[in-house]
Amino acid sequence: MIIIKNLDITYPGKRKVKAVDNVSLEIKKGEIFGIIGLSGAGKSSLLRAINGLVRPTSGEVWVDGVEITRLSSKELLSLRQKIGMIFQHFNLLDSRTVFGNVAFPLEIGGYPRERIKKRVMEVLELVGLLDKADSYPRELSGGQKQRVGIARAIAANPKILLCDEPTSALDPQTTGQILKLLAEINRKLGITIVIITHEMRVITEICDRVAVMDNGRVVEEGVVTDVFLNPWHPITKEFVNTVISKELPEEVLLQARTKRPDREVLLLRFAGNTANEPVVSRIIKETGVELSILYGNIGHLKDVPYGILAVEIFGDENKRDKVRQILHELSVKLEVV
Ligand SMILES: Nc1ncnc2c1ncn2[C@@H]1O[C@H](COP(=O)(O)OP(=O)(O)OP(=O)(O)O)[C@@H](O)[C@H]1O
Repeated sequence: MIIIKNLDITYPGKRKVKAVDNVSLEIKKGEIFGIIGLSGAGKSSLLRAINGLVRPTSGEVWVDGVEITRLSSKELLSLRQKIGMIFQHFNLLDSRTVFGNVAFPLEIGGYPRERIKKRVMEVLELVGLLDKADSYPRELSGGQKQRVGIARAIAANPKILLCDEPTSALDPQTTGQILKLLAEINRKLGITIVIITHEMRVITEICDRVAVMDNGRVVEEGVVTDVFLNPWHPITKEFVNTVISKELPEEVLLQARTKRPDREVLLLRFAGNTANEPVVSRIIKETGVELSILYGNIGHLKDVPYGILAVEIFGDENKRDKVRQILHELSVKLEVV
């Protein structure tokens, strides 16, 4: 759906800034693709290159089979009908009602009046704001404003929805509701969603794949579970630590440091189906080791369960080798603490 090849974006000026540095990415039809990075990493510039709001210095951007960096301004305007966008600060028109805001892109697109009315009501229902059609933005909460932003962005049936930090101005509870709504829109309408953020929660709750940006470059990319269960770049590790802390509590570390020949402390990392398997009971039954759980942290990456478990096992070398073998068979990642 979106292919980015060797993209460079350098802003001119006394001190030139290379905001995007040789980025190549492929975003598939129907997926939710997250781009995470610290402030200044180049996320906004990259996102805006997808709908031509920022012109790259070099490289290519293909959207639905069209190379957009070669399009004229007029052609770009018509391409933007296929691409909706929502913003951190909503960017609503204060002088228009909710209805008027959502109708705006349809009016520009030259839709007939009756069709506009029908479509606006449809999308307002989808985002749960039918009763606010006649309200003004100043009368709405942040979450409601973002719902209007979403309704406006999808009104013209775009194939792609670009989201620029859509939850950064919202409280945690409202963030959850907006993320659910975005996931629902992706599922029901099949719209491809690209979302930039500095919040890990956005990635873990709704994204299928993720790219991590640092200093203009994509430093790590892949399926969310793969990237976040095995991060290798320091920036990715930092982000991951904010939600899946591998930092073990001090008392667990103390216990692990007390050496005994018949005992070791293992840190197990599960993902996907193995998180549902009765790993612990299988180990005890099949190896005869004694096992106690010292620490556990179980959660979800989108719909995939993951877990981290620190366990203490007692048994001779043979039994402990067997434990490793079983864990290997179950694709459970293992570290000796
Ligand atoms: N229009 C511009 N002119 C000059 N420099 C710019 C412009 N837009 C962005 N930059 C610079 O490009 C770099 C990347 O900015 P960008 O906004 O793309 O990053 P970001 O990851 O989205 O950061 P943030 O989350 O803070 O917006 C920064 O150093 C920024 O100062």
